[in-house]
Amino acid sequence: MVKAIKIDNLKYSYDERSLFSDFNLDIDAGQWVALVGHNGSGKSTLAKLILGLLVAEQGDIDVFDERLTVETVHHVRSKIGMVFQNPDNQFVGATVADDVAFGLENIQVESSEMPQKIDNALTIVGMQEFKNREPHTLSGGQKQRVALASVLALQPKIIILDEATAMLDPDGRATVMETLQKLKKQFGKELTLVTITHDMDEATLADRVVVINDGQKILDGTPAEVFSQRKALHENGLELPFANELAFHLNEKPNKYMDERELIQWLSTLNK
Ligand SMILES: Nc1ncnc2c1ncn2[C@@H]1O[C@H](COP(=O)(O)OP(=O)(O)OP(=O)(O)O)[C@@H](O)[C@H]1O
Repeated sequence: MVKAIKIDNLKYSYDERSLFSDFNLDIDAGQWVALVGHNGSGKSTLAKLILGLLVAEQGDIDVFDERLTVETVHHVRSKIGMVFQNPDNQFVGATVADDVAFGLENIQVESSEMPQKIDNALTIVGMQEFKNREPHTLSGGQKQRVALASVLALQPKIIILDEATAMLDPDGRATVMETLQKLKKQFGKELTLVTITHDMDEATLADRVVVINDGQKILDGTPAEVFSQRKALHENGLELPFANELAFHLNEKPNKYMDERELIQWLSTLNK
């Protein structure tokens, strides 16, 4: 199995404070991995280490069999697209199309090939009809889909989304997650997705969920495996996805008929 990302024996500290020590993680090509953990657990640091924005004190990071070093960092980075949390910090172009063009210009794509590449990328994320719009006139979810298009145009093998839906309203979140599901279908093994998130409902969409805390891997498995570990998740400050939490409580539901009012009252006591 081809490994998109292989992390061996990683060690990293911020000012004497050890965050990762002997951390290992392999991600198969084409896999969608949700990296979850509460605030400060080390998720964004891990993304920065993979991108070579931070340098590990010890250990190896390989991206599609290429070892990350000072010499290879630019080449390794070209295989990875990043989408960040704040949709407003990601635009450089005056229009949506200019924005997608910017990255293509940076990698010296011929200007004659540009319109087709821009249209393709925007079509994949369902934003083609907005190509002449000014980015600030878009909703949060639309902005994040444009950010995804800008990344996709560069044909990365891996896309890392760091809390890319955290600032969006529920509709925006839903459209971004639908877009990711569509990408997964369309690109299959050609695209590896890493979604860094607090949102457990989003994590259920991934192929695999890796829970980290204090730089340690706490749980690692399919969503069904990880979300059956309610106690371990709670101990690490995390909740179950809503549907799993509800199923857990329904199992424990008082074994009696409830009318609608009683049911609503009982539901409102969950998670308290
Ligand atoms: N530049 C830095 N200097 C010192 N400590 C840092 C720095 N950046 C992050 N940290 C600390 O490292 C730990 C991990 O931070 P990181 O941002 O990787 O966590 P995270 O899981 O992504 O958190 P969040 O979900 O809040 O974004 C935190 O305790 C944080 O305070």
